[in-house]
Amino acid sequence: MKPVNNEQRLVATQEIAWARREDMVYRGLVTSIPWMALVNLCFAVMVYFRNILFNQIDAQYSVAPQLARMMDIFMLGICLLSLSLIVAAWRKFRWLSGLLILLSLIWSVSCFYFIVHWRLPFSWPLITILMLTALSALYFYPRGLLAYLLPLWITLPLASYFRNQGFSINFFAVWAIFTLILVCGYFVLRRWFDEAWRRNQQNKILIARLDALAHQDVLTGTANRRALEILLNQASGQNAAFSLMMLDVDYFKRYNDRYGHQAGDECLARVAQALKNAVRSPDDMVARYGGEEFAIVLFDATDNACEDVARRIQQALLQAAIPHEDSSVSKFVTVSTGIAAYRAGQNAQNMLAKADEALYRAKEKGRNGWSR
Ligand SMILES: Nc1nc2c(ncn2[C@@H]2O[C@H](COP(=O)(O)OP(=O)(O)OP(=O)(O)O)[C@@H](O)[C@H]2O)c(=O)[nH]1
Repeated sequence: MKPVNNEQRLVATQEIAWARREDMVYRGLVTSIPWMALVNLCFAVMVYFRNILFNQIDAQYSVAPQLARMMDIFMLGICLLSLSLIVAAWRKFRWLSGLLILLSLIWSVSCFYFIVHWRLPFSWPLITILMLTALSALYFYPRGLLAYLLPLWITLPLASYFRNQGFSINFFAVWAIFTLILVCGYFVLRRWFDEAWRRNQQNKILIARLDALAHQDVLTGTANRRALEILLNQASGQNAAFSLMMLDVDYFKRYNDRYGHQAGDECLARVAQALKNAVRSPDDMVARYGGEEFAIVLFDATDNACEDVARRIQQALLQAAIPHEDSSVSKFVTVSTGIAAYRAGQNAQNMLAKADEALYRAKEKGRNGWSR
């Protein structure tokens, strides 16, 4: 079993910082697509109600009824596509680029008719506003941006060509300037996004460091009591198979009294190292429970396996040979260990109490040993 507290912390980290760049792009799209859809929708509604808003414009420009009907259908299509855009952004932008290109194609054909057949002067600003809107809503999503911009961008010279019955050098100069504005805008805006992403990465590292510090015991480098309790709560909540060992350094008060508090600290760090060496799986947790008390959580370990670990710890400490002249059980520093296996229905507090009772029995038996 994976250490569940780590997973929990990872989720918390992801809420603060995006794990992948796509997650940040997705967040950006969910925020900006509704606005882009609104702009498209508003313009489509304005074109649909053009005769009311612009004083019977179809009659003024002698628009053929079939063309007017086609335009109405196009505008309804744009309204539908605009609403679909919002849904697509929510659904993790599946088929978003497809919708964008479709939307842009309908606008392109419509604007082509506006310019070439109706000769409406405000078609040019309409196209440029649509393109600039797309730029500010999609600059961090190049595929979608290109899907929307390309048809409109090609429509501009095409419409000019058919409108003027030939190439106009003046128009191409304006078109080139507008293209330059778009390209520069894209790179400038994109820089902001990249910068935000870099900051996000730095935040993630910082959060991970702070998180490690908040769950680590400074003196011994093991997990601290808080991390232990989180893990025990999670593991018992999931009915995982695990055992808890509580370890207490024998006669540690005497150690401090004889060698001094500073040496006592060093002793605790060395004991912690011996404990870490004795557990094998990376999923097991060694924690400092408080003072000279440690705890070890072993996953999927039988009672015999726990006793093996206790034995390995005893041997590791014997090898470490930390002198303890005032101990009544050995010349070296030793520990007493209480072992408790998880039974269904128990919680973290029951487990700690059970392991503590077993530790008490180990001490009663004469220390430097273990009990279940
Ligand atoms: N150096 C040092 N000592 C600590 C630390 N935390 C607790 N202690 C000391 O550990 C000692 C624990 O004493 P007791 O609870 O009587 O336990 P003990 O002397 O080990 O006796 P038994 O557990 O019965 O073997 C106290 O003297 C505490 O001051 C620490 O971080 N550093």
